[in-house]
Amino acid sequence: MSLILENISKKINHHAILNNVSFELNEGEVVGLVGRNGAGKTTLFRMLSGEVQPDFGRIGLDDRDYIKTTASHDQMFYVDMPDNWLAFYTPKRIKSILEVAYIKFDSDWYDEKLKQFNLNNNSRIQNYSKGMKALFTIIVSFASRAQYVLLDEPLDGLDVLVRDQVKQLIIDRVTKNNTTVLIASHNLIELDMLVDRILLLKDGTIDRTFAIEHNKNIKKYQLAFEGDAMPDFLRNNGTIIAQVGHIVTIVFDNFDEEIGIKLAGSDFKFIEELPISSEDIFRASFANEVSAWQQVIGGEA
Ligand SMILES: Nc1ncnc2c1ncn2[C@@H]1O[C@H](COP(=O)(O)OP(=O)(O)OP(=O)(O)O)[C@@H](O)[C@H]1O
Repeated sequence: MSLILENISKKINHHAILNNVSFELNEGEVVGLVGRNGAGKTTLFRMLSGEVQPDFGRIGLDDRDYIKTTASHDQMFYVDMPDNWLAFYTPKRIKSILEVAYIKFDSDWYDEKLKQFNLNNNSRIQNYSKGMKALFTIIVSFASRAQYVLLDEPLDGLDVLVRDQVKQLIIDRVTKNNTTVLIASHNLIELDMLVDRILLLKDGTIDRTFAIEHNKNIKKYQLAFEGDAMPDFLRNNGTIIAQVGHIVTIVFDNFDEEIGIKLAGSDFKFIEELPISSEDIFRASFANEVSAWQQVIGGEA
């Protein structure tokens, strides 16, 4: 089964938030959704969960229209914590409600995980700490046994040890149940360890889809330049990640032979290729903003 978004557009208060968003999620995939603050990630999740209607476009589960086919709505699980109604109930009560709403709700697994993570079954979720709420959200999401689980910043607020357990739990559920997981996060380093690919939301649309190993034309270097001034071609072709004196760390978004030849020239004392991460690709995707910000900082110095 595939979840297909076609040309989804949404305006809020006359502002275009999403504009022709299209992508597809396949069974058993873990996909990251990244974008700057206010890019529209949560709005997209609310739309997928049926809380918000798109102005245009189609959301399909294979060839069925997901928005119109309410019988399919237990195929998707999204909790918009802490605003969600679940916050007013105890885990015990939530179980009794969701057992009706989600026909495959796995009560045994839910009880087992609540116990494993020491979450109080008789306390309202609103009285949980931030980390406990995050943990509960993940447990209830996978207990639903929905095919599609949407997680908004799932690791936010969790301590390192719990984060490791949660990552393991996500991988375990995907492996055992073939669940499809869409994760919105600003933590690209942790996303890299979890996802098969990442969707970048920029200017209201999916600007690029990337998987680290498939980005052969994006390269990161550390290099030291000769002379007093940094060669112009670096700034013109790449995103400067860091500079200390003559030593520069740079990401080239569209690395080609011409750049390779220039780097091999006499302008540089040494050059070393570094492994690329999603954070580098994210920065390179917002090269103009990064450059403007660096000029402001440079001007203030
Ligand atoms: N109910 C609302 N009323 C008015 N504007 C809204 C509403 N919901 C969202 N927006 C606007 O839509 C845009 C996208 O917001 P959204 O919360 O989807 O972004 P996001 O990518 O999840 O951001 P963040 O990474 O900061 O959580 C923002 O400009 C926000 O102000």
